[in-house]
Amino acid sequence: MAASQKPADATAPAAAKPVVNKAVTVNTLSTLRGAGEKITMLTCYDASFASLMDRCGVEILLIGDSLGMVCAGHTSTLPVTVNDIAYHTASVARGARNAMIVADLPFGAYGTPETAYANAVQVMQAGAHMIKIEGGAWLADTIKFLTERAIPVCAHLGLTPQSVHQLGGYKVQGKTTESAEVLKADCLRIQAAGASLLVLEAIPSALGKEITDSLSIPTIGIGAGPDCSGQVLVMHDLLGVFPGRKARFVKNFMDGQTSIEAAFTAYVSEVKNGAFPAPEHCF
Ligand SMILES: Nc1nc(=O)c2c([nH]1)NC[C@@H]1CN(c3ccc(C(=O)N[C@@H](CCC(=O)O)C(=O)O)cc3)CN21
Ligand SMILES: CC(C)C(=O)C(=O)O
Ligand SMILES: [Mg+2]
Repeated sequence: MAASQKPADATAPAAAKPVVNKAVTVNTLSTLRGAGEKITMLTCYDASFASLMDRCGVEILLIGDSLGMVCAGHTSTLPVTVNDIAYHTASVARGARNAMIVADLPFGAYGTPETAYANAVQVMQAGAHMIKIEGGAWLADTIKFLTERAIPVCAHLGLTPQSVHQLGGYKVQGKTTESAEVLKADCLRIQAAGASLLVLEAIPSALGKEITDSLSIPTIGIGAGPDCSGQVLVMHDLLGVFPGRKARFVKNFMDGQTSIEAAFTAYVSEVKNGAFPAPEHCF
């Protein structure tokens, strides 16, 4: 039994047949990408939802800094601290069985390789298997520093919400030839630096495909088109409980379902069979 696996929960609903039946690792993700099977990722912030998502076959649980908005009610992700992420990561880790656990390093937590390392160690010790950081070429040294020290890295490019005040809002990125070229170069750079995974947010679908085709590591899209290696959504958006304005890439999977478990299962099957994202969710 792999180190991250736990004994079965005797109180778990019997109906939920696990899709993933062993611990998801970086190797699993490469295998899925290689086989052309779409990777499923959802944000998750507590043990109960972690257990349910895991039983529904979600391969990656992301402790997103979006928790500052959906859990804490802030208007951006900037107030989130490393302690907040570590607390929620520990909760998710206690609930998950097979899923890979990825945690965001929040705003201000990775300005230098050394601070990134200290903060990444804290969230890895809380139970993460990989950390995620927002940025491209400027992070190359940090990604190399972390991966040399046994910390797998997911990069996040396109719309990077921690840069909201620099971007001037939550806007689609890579729409001009020039910005698309910079983004493509950033993606190659973070892969060369050692990133294992890449989240692409709010970019044109054609660019999402071009980037995915140019890389060997899996890409996970959120508003980045259907041709990424996988998809991610914020769980509150999937369940239709986030009160804010809905981004174009959001789909309420509770529509037509009578349980949260059924909504997670519908998300997994629609990502796997390519029904989600549909053109109306894409840029
Ligand atoms: N509930 C929730 N869902 C998220 O996806 C999310 C968060 N919170 N918090 C952190 C960031 C913020 N995100 C956002 C927020 C809004 C848009 C949005 O409304 N985008 C416009 C694009 C407009 C344009 O440039 O054309 C859209 O219409 O989708 C996108 C990403 C993604 N993340
Ligand atoms: C939207 C996802 C990718 C994220 O970074 C978050 O939830 O914080
Ligand atoms: Mg985030």
